[in-house]
Amino acid sequence: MNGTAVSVRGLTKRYGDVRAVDGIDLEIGTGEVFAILGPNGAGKSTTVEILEGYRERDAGEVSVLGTDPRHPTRLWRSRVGIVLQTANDTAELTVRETVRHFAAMYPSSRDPDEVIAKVGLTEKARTRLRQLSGGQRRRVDVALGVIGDPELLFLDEPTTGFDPEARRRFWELIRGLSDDGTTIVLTTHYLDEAEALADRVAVIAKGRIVAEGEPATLGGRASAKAAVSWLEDGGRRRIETRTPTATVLELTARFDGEVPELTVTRPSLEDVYLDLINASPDSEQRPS
Ligand SMILES: Nc1ncnc2c1ncn2[C@@H]1O[C@H](COP(=O)(O)OP(=O)(O)OP(=O)(O)O)[C@@H](O)[C@H]1O
Repeated sequence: MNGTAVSVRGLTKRYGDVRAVDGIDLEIGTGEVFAILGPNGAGKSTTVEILEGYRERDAGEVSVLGTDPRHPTRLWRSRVGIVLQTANDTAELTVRETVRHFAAMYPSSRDPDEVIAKVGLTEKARTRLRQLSGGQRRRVDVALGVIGDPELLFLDEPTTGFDPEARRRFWELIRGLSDDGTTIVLTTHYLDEAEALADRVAVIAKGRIVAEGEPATLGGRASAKAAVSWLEDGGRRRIETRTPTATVLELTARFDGEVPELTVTRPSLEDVYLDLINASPDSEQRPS
């Protein structure tokens, strides 16, 4: 890590007797893409809103770009980008007018037309927001989140409603921002999105972090049993093993070459995620 963008110690937030965030510790490095995963009601939005300075916490220490978000300054706000849900107050403005309007609020913004191109809306630049589809509106939200050229970008469910091509294009945009050194904190329900984008992920369940690490190794994924499957005597055969290479070598010898329809798979991020989430005894928030 080249320094720390976000540091959280013992973060706690209750709503009445619900412990929405129950002692979370986080360290996000400058330039990292960090994904927060978790089921509905896990405490993701509450955590992120505290980091953004939009929600009070009950306890814990929080530093975001060296500032406690409890006391945000104008300068700090300009360094932090947030992709909010679409506001309706600019529905009568065009895409370009909206992006330019927001650009003017920042001390050093990105070029509006460049940002519009990056989110794939050049052809819609002259269209009024109210005439856009849901996915196109969401792309405007993303444009507004990055227009201020933030050092740290919060993305809450950024690609909900995107078609597959728009998602891929969005991923490219995020990778480009990351390559430029932007730190990105992403909450998502799409495991493939976390896998495609995140350097590290944290899985939150019932207000606590239940696992944290690189997507490829989360929850012992890389060393978990592999499933080896192939076709033999007209049927599909499948075994689970910790030594798939040895199994493949045996099969190769037995078939004297190509093994019919051979596949070797480890648990997907989704498999590991569901195991982690289901390890909790119930899926609802427990009262304190
Ligand atoms: N303003 C509020 N008042 C009371 N309870 C709240 C409030 N906001 C959130 N909660 C509760 O806190 C818990 C965590 O909610 P939060 O919105 O942080 O979850 P989340 O992980 O973002 O969920 P989702 O994936 O559904 O967006 C939930 O039990 C929710 O009902």
